[in-house]
Amino acid sequence: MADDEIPDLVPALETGIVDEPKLSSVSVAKDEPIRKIPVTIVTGFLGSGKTTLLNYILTEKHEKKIAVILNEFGESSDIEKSLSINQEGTLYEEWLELRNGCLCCSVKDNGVAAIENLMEKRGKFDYILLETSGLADPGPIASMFWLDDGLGSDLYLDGIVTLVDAKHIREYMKEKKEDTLINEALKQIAIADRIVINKKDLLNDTELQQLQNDIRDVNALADILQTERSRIPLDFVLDIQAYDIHNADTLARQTKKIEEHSSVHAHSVGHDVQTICIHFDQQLNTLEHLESWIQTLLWEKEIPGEPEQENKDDQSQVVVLRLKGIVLPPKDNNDTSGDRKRLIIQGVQDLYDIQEGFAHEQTDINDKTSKIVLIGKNLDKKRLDQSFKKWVQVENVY
Ligand SMILES: Nc1nc2c(ncn2[C@@H]2O[C@H](COP(=O)(O)OP(=O)(O)OP(=O)(O)O)[C@@H](O)[C@H]2O)c(=O)[nH]1
Repeated sequence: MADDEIPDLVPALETGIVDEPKLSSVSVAKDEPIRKIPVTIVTGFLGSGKTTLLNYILTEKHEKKIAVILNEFGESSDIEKSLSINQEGTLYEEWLELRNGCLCCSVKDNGVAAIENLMEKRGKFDYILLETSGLADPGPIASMFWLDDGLGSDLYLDGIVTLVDAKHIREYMKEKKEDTLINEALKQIAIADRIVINKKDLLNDTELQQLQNDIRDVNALADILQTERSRIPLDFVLDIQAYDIHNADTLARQTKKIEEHSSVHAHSVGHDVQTICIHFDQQLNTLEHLESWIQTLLWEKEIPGEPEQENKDDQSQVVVLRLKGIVLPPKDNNDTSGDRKRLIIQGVQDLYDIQEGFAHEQTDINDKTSKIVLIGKNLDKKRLDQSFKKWVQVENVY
């Protein structure tokens, strides 16, 4: 579809209801809610078991229609990508036509449009799993789908699943590279919402537990599963809802996990990529200070309010790969929506979003602690606490 043929569906999608569909080939009944398709990004360093996982999902019998996009570089034309679809247990294959061989690079131009075009032809999928190449940084592709959702796409980013090879991941994590501040293996772990420690048959129980602790030091938010031959329950990769901005419950549960972890295992493992959590109990005076603190951290790559260092070298640069937060909103005297209202912060690389969300049944609404979780490099908890206290003007940051 040429750009000038793309219909203006944005206002309709914002409300989730199509009043008057403007695209003749999309038949959406009046008042039928638009069903958006979750995209899970499956990443993992070379040989971690991504293909084994995706083949397993493709051949399992289940009721959903799952499309799997494999990022293979084979003999076939580089401008086509194989897309395998498991529809209620039957497997068929399609081709995605891309201008650029690698889906990770071409998503920005036409990857999303190619998937949407295919769905017009083949009917909608229930889920899309998208494999990135073993050496890829999943950040840009995740940002792309996240951004695209905001622009009214049919697709939305559901979450990122990272597989690691139990036997080799430790050496990949330690690898120093000249051209990048954080190596890809660490980036893939840091940005993950779910982590699969695969090939568990190659380690003993103690080694596995140690590895899991080391991985948790990098990313204390993600759910972790140990597997053999990538055999995971399907719901570990589908319906993750990691970027669901209105769901305060998942975040509340995840931040609890961080506290549990740091109490038993708080040391860092020699690569400076880790998770830290800033807590405070006071209600914000204004949102502006919080926003400018986040922006300075993400965009200027420095700790807000600290004097600029002379001869600052790249190695000391602050890098945030993932940001999540659950914060009590500033007091609004006209607001009658009660105790369940929270501000939910989501960020990936230099994109972030703050929106109002609600805590549902599972969340303890008496817990008034606000939490901001940062995953990245050179995040000094003490300095960040100090900076936050001064800049955002809250007392008792811990
Ligand atoms: N021992 C052992 N081997 C496994 C396991 N899972 C997968 N393998 C093997 O590991 C190798 C790599 O698995 P793949 O699924 O191709 O890994 P990948 O992540 O797709 O690899 P790349 O395409 O190179 O990025 C294959 O030979 C698999 O048979 C496991 O749990 N244990």
